[in-house]
Amino acid sequence: MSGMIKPVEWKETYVKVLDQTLLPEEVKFMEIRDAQVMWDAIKMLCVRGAPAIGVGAGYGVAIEMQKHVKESTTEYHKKLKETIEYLATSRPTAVNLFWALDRMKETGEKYADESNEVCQKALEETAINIEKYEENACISIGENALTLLKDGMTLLTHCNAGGLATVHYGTALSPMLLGKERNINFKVYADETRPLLQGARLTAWELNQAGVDVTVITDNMAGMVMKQGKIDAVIVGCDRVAANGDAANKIGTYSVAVLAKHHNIPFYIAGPVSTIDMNTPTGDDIPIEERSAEEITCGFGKRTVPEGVKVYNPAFDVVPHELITAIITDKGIIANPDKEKVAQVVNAK
Ligand SMILES: CSC[C@H]1O[C@H](OP(=O)(O)O)[C@H](O)[C@@H]1O
Repeated sequence: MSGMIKPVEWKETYVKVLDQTLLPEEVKFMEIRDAQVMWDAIKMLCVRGAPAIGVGAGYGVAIEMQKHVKESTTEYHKKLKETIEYLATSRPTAVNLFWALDRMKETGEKYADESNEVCQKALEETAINIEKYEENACISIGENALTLLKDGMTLLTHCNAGGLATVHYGTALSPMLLGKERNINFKVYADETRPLLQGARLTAWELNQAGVDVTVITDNMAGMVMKQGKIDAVIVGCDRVAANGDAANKIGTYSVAVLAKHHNIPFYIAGPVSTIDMNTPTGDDIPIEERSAEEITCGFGKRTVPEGVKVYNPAFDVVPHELITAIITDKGIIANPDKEKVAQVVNAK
């Protein structure tokens, strides 16, 4: 899909980042030249979505380290360690952030005895390869999803797991976008996804741009459209899948999964294996980001909650693996996921 806007792009002397907080009204890019601005961009969801966060963090390390190439090797590697640790504090839930930073750390260790210039080139190549992996993973996820989703189906999705959350086609949206190119057409209901409205602002924008039939509904309408028999399948993204198949995704996903179970509607999680964290045993062990009350009390500048009233704003919830029909990854489909089945796909050569 050549016309697709890249959310994060390496430009050699800066990182070009689409500021997703301004969509759908404004398409505006940031030129990021240091780790601090990349940290802010990730924290503020200018760049967001598990794979895109990992790609952004990788490039954030690479662009920051350009400033330190002329320093001593000791200083260069001290700065590299500090930069990686700093970017790791931007958001806690999406495991791709840590997966990407670990790749950068490994490269730094591998080239510790080389010149700073050689190490810098290797860091930039590692970050570029992270992007290439995530791009290819999205295409594979789309291909695998299209073995389950048939032309003419009506799908429901939550939040945004499209090209804006990854590098290209996305994960949950990949079958819709890839399908469109192959004349396999879906009708999509997109939950607006409070409080930051990634579904209304981003999924609707992406799918509409691609000519996919999309209808925005409020989050509390998901049950009704299922009860009306409108939905053939649910497909959503993920931010971290635990070793037993429990999946963390945007807040509200658990409710959708329970509703889908009640209505006997297949519920698919789509994500690359870089989002599966074998070091996190179950969903109870996934750190859930809590975000500022203002996202709810003054969403998009309009106060809707009285001053002084308490607010709870977890950014994610966890779908237990028992509610997941299949996890669609780039390395294969994990039907009725459990610890053994997840390990089988993750460890497959
Ligand atoms: C392809 S990962 C998409 C995933 O990330 C989103 O979270 P956020 O917008 O806070 O970065 C949401 O959970 C999506 O499903």
